[in-house]
Amino acid sequence: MDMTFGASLASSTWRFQGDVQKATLIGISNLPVVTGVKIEDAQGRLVLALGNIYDGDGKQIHVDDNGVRSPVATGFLNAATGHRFPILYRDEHNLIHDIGSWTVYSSRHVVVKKVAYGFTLILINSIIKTLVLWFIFLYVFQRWLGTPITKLSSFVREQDLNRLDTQQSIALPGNKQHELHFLADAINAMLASLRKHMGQNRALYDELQQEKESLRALNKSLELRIAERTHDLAQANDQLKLLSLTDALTGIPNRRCFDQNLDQEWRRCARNGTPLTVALFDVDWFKNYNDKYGHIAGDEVLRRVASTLQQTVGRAGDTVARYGGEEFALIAPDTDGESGLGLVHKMRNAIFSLDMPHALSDFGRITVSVGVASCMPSQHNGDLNMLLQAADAALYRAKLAGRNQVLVAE
Ligand SMILES: Nc1nc2c(ncn2[C@@H]2O[C@H](COP(=O)(O)OP(=O)(O)OP(=O)(O)O)[C@@H](O)[C@H]2O)c(=O)[nH]1
Repeated sequence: MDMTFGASLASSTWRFQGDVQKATLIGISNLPVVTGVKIEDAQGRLVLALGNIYDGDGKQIHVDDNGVRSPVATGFLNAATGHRFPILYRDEHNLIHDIGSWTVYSSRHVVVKKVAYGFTLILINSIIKTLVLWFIFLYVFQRWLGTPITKLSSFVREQDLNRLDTQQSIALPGNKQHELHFLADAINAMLASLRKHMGQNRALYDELQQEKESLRALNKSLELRIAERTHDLAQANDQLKLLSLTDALTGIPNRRCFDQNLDQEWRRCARNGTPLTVALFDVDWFKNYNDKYGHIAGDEVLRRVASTLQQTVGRAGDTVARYGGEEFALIAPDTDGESGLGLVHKMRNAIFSLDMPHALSDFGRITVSVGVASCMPSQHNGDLNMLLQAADAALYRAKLAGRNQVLVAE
């Protein structure tokens, strides 16, 4: 500033050219950073001023174009800071005269504005550079990475694991030196390996399906065989059960069946409050018969006696069983003594009517002696042996009384 304006100010001051001084001050104050300027003589008295300056008392004042002074409110930002230059005039004898000084002022406000302006310029500059770099980067990224990656990802997405046999592969444009080319090669290799293994898996799956079918067929035939065996077993079981409850010689229920039925009927009659009748039949002089006619003939007699007794009983619930040896028994549930006696008489008569010759019998034919016993099971507290013993005792008495007769228990 001193180099620009110093000479002009020195010359105009030396020559008392007030107009030049003022024009020079206006020129200085028009500079953007300048807020005020003043000229003082060699004794420090204010000669001329413009803008915001400090007067001789150190107070900040404003001097307008007409030289009118007014106070200025001071603050941190608009406090003026000045730089003082001496006014040195060199005359024609080359002597230097110190004829005063001039001071130029600026303020923090101007500095801040300047700095802010500078920062703004730097910021805009940086933004523009960044955007340009960003667009360049985006272009390069898109050209070299974005497009190939998109191509790779859509290729991978399009792959259908169930249709890998279409032999598709991916090829990226370029000289095949890029890492993405290696990735494409790796994807192609992976697909080839998947195709191979899928083919093997499919063959394995078909094989398994066939195995499954044959196992299913085998299972079915096994199930059929098991069902047949189960049916056969059930039949055999029924047969065994029947055999275990049937007398082998006569084909009627055996002693075990008799015991089971008697127990069952006893409890049922006890529950229902109905009477129960049992009778024991014994073939008369059967030892003699065997001795005379032989055991085979004896067996035949037993078979005929058994079937005759069974055919004579009236109800389906009645049981005729072989009690043992040449003894037979009757269980007649829901039957009182009188009815039971009538039934037993009928049975004895039926045997008598068979008229099977027995030379060693008093009656000349096969006869039976019978003991009958009846009771109300509900009144006998489960003691069915008592009923059998009573029938047996009656049978014994019938034998003693001459055989071929029916006696009722006492
Ligand atoms: N043929 C044949 N005889 C049998 C069978 N079971 C028992 N007996 C015979 O039946 C006979 C029964 O004889 P006993 O108990 O003395 O009685 P009984 O000769 O009929 O004389 P009473 O009963 O007093 O009239 C025996 O000789 C037995 O061997 C059989 O299954 N078949």
